[in-house]
Amino acid sequence: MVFNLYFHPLAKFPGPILWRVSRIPYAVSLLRGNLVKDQLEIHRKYGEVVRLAPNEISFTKEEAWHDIYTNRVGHQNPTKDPVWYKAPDDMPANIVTAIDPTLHSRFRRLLENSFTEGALRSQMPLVESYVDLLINRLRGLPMTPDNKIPGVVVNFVDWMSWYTFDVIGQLALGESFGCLKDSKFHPWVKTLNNLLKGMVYAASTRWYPGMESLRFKLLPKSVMEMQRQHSDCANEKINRRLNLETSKPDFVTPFMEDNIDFHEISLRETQSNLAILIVAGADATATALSGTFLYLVQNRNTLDNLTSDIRGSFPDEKDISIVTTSKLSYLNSVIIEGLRLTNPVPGGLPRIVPEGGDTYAGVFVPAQTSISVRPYTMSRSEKYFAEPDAFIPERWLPQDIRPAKFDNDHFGVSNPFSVGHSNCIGKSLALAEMKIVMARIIWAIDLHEYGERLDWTSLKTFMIIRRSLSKSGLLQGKERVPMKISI
Ligand code: HEM
Repeated sequence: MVFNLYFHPLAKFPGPILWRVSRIPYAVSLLRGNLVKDQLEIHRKYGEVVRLAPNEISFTKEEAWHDIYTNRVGHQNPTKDPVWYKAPDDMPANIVTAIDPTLHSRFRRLLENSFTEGALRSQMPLVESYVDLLINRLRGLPMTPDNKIPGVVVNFVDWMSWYTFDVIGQLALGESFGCLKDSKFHPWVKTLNNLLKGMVYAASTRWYPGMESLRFKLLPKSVMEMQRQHSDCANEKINRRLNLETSKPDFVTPFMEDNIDFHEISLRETQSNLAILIVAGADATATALSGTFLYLVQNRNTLDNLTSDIRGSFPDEKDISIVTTSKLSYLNSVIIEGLRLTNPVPGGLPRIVPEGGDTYAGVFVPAQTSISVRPYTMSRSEKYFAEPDAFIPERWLPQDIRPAKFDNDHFGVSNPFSVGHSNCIGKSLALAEMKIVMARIIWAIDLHEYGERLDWTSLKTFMIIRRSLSKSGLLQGKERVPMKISI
């Protein structure tokens, strides 16, 4: 402890004493789901570069995005922190968990074929078909008795998850999970939520040598069995898709074009990479959609403006498509503002400083230190955004129509898809999925907040945000379907 406080190479960095001497306060905060809020408080108190654990430095300086995550001439890139990036034990590495840069580029180069503009164009009809299904299912729901407005009560977050999991399931595995059709979660999707939480527990044991193997010994057999069934189910679906001799417009066709007979990436690596696309893609998009809808119903004027813009732009529902919604600048601003406040990956993307140490945002950091920027803290900082906690899409409008008070906002600080060589490969797809589903829902359905008001910032955050969302409401009107939401 004395060493960590006074003689450690990071001793000069400020931070709370207990966090500087031991990893325990950090781990406890993480396991309680409070880490992003604690990071925010610590940065507010100790400044823009703080020590959050004996070997971890946290940045909220804008330049740190560039310095940590992009290629810099004359610098070695920091690598992903192995505490956080580790494939489940029965799986080989994939694009997300690969720490070795050569392996990562090999996966990324092949997967990029599935996310080109052309690939996205060919995937659009499939995405749109699930939006049709979603709207039809919502419209067909039986009315729930209600004292004030007739309508239907639904859990809106479930519906957003069913939509994104069905879409990504179809694209990555060749078949949807049937969530929208059956109005319920497929067991695979349910298990995934438990596994994600399990990954946080697993990460927290890696800070202590010996703890990880102890964890395996202590883990109930039922949990191990659940993990095995989860991988088996994904692999079975992937194998079925790989055996189909079709050129379906999904992720698999372009990916396999350069990987005939698995000469670039083995079958097991292919399975691992396709399965991670579901984990990486579906939950994040559902979180961003749920959060943005929540802010919309809690900001009536914004929702009304967006509704008249969408309904005014499309007299006929059939004209709403991924291509036509890409031109709606107000919808675009709503989505970017939603992502700023409900960023599904809010806690940071840890990297390890290479041999010899390096300078990030003007600060020298010794080798082997874990470093990150903190998206949640930065997005809610008055230094970077006027009224940082308020949902105001107008701040993202072009300068000539943007209210002057947002002229000094630092727009480059909000990077929900990260930046650089490991940024989100599915960014364009995620934005397309969000635009089309939001436009179609808002065109067809009147949305209202329902039940007790929920504060998004009160949700627990593990690696991802935990949306333990209670009942929500959908109320059916005469021509349109008014929706009440309680998340
Ligand atoms: C709103 C939705 C989404 C958000 C906010 C988001 C955010 C992110 C972020 C922050 C990263 C960087 C992770 C890191 O460095 O550890 C990332 C990486 C990644 N995302 Fe997304 N994502 C979204 C949707 C998607 C979708 C739809 C897909 C694909 C189906 C996807 C696939 C990936 C993959 C494969 C990576 C790893 C890229 C690499 O390491 O080269 N994401 N995403």
